[in-house]
Formats: sequence, C-alpha cells, structure tokens
Amino acid sequence: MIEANSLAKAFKTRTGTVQAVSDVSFIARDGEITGLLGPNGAGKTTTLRMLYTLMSPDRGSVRVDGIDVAQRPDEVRRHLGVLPDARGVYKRLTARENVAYFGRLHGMSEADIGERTRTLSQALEMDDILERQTEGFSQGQRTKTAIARALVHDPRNVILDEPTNGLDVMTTRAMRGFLHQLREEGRCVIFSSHIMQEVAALCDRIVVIAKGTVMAQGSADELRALTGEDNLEDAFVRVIGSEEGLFA
Ligand SMILES: Nc1ncnc2c1ncn2[C@@H]1O[C@H](COP(=O)(O)OP(=O)(O)OP(=O)(O)O)[C@@H](O)[C@H]1O
Repeated sequence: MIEANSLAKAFKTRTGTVQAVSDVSFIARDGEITGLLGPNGAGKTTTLRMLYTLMSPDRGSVRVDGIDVAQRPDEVRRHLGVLPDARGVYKRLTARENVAYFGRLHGMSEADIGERTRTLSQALEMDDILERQTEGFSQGQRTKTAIARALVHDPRNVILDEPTNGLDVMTTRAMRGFLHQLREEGRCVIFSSHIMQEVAALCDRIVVIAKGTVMAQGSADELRALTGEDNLEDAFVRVIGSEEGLFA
C-alpha cells in the first residue's frame, strides 16, 4: 500500500519558481490498480518521483507498506519496483544481463535471478529478445526490459511512469494484461498516464491531477456520480475544467 499525504514540490528555475505539485493526497491499495491521470505538466512524474524516493517533498509525507519514506528510504526501496520516466537500459548488456544486474544489486542469488527472469520474461512476452544486446531495441522492447529489471526482486508495490507511452496497440494490450496480472497477485500498482481511455480501461481507482493538485478521485463510477455525467469523458472534462490533452 502506498499513501501520499499533502505532497508539495517546487523547482527554482532561472525565470522563477515552478510549483510542480501543490497538494496531492491519495491511498493506493494492494490488489488494485491506481491511475494518476492528468494533462502534460500536471505534476504526475514529480509525484511519482517523491513516492519512489528520488525526490524529497517540500511538504507532506509518503508511506509505503506503512514505512515512512523520509525516515527509512532504503527499506522502502526494497518494497518498490519502479519504471521511471527515463527507461535507461544499459546498451552494452543483453536484456537478461540488465535484469540480472539489478537482481545482484538487490542481493539475490543467481538461482533466484534465473527463476524470476524466466517468470517475468514469459509474462512480458520477451523470450525472443532476452539474449539480445539492448542497443538498437525498439521503445517497446526497452520498456519491457526496464519493467522486468524493476520487478526482479518481486516487490509488493509497483510504480510505472507512463508504461504504455510510445507502444503500439498489440504491445499496449500485452502491457495491460501484465498489469492485471500484477493486480491478481495482490500487488499495489500505480501508473501515470495522460490518456483517459488508458486509465479508464485499467484502473480500479483514478486520481485526477491538474496543476499539481488532485481535482477528484475515485472509481470510474464514483467520478461519474460526482460530476453528474454519464459519460466518463464528460466527467473528466468537468473535473479538469478543460479538454486539455486527456484524449488519445
Ligand atoms: N527538475 C525540474 N526543474 C524545473 N521544473 C520542473 C522540473 N521537473 C518538473 N518541472 C515542472 O513541473 C511541472 C510538472 O512536471 P511533471 O513532469 O511532474 O508533469 P507530468 O504530469 O508528469 O507531465 P507529462 O505528462 O508531460 O510528463 C511542469 O511545469 C514541469 O516543467
């Protein structure tokens, strides 16, 4: 379970201060997929970075499985699998070596790494690319490698920044199936997207963010009821206050 409480984060730039996140609170439960939905620049990536210990918030707190991120970041990292916005796979290594390298960083045995790589490769349908050097991989192949690497240590909580960004229809469908599988396994899954259809198709709970603030949250049905709109698209437009970039 991941809890975000009143998160805020500002960046100083040469031309002034950018308030990337001003007030974000939500709870992402185990066995559920929680989607952060918002237009470009809404503060999704910054929120996720605070959740996975890359950035400390100016205000507010994060707990992962009840552990305070500010107090025990190393322990939190063991509970988290993260697909960051920059996928950054090592080009000189094969997909398998990329995954194994992370497994070793987590202190796993070679036998456990081998077993886990087999499971993930099957689930992500990447058997055909496992022994290839990642140099020249397509975006989808890089994403799969980065996800396998993120999950090698079998974390209970999974955070994915725009996991279907740049993927074709078939790979997107496979990715959806994979996220459902993580949910069936009882994990807490959070992902961000700026595409409403994507979030509506996958999520148990939707957290709508705009201008660094949570505008509404709940299941698709709850959001419809909240806004009085039968159509989810209309509900989102009402919540965000504009049609800005939520539709594919
Ligand atoms: N390191 C940084 N320095 C300065 N400004 C930043 C930094 N990181 C983010 N921002 C700004 O904070 C705001 C929120 O950015 P963020 O990347 O969190 O949004 P997002 O919802 O993930 O957007 P997208 O869908 O485009 O990825 C934007 O205005 C962005 O320019």
